[in-house]
Amino acid sequence: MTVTTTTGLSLSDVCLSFGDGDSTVHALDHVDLEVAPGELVAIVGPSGAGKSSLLAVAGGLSKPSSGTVKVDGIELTALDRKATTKLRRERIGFVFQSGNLLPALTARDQLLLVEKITGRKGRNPDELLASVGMDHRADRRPGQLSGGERQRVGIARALMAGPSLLLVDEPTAALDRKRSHEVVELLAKETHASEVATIMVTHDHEVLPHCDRVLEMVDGRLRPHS
Ligand SMILES: Nc1ncnc2c1ncn2[C@@H]1O[C@H](COP(=O)(O)OP(=O)(O)OP(=O)(O)O)[C@@H](O)[C@H]1O
Repeated sequence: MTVTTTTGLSLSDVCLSFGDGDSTVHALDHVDLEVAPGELVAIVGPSGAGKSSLLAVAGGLSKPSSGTVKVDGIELTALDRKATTKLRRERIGFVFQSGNLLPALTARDQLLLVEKITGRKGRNPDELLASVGMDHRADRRPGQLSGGERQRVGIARALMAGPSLLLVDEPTAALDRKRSHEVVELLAKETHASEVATIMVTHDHEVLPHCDRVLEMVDGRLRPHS
């Protein structure tokens, strides 16, 4: 295992290609990215630009064609499948568009399930639910929650194991304007308080002022958002 003293997320000269010959798609084209602990970075860009590919590679769900990905200085790209899964469970949190909660579980049980999966004691679920403003809904199932509330529970669940990296895909897609601002404000607050390195992919330009940095992805390349 290659470990350096770097923390947060580091992508160095990362490429991800699909297909070969004339039909090759360069989903990621020599991407360099550093996200520090406690920093919320937004990624915007047109459809097909490579944003989901970036999240997949950063989260160890896809192996890049070349380049290195490090989380907390651990080189993800050098790990085998089992070690990648372990690192993902312990150090990476994911938040998806719809919250991706299990329908049968209460909000509290969604968080407690993380402890069962990782086999490690996580953060206190009730404190975490309180910090996302959901302590009064701890005993409700997803079907009894609003879209914004489900998203809050999804964020709390992603933070349960105390991750170093949080990967967030279109968290406001199903929300109205007010709820969108609230959810991204909450993400910024938790990113800073928990000192987690967060990447949020979004099409929602209204929420960008809540982010510490905004980058634009075009044709698999990252550049500062103008
Ligand atoms: N498994 C795959 N096989 C072949 N091509 C793929 C695959 N996954 C993604 N691509 C291609 O890689 C490019 C980047 O796709 P990606 O899903 O990362 O874009 P995106 O920016 O997330 O798009 P959107 O905003 O529409 O979700 C696209 O051209 C896409 O068609």
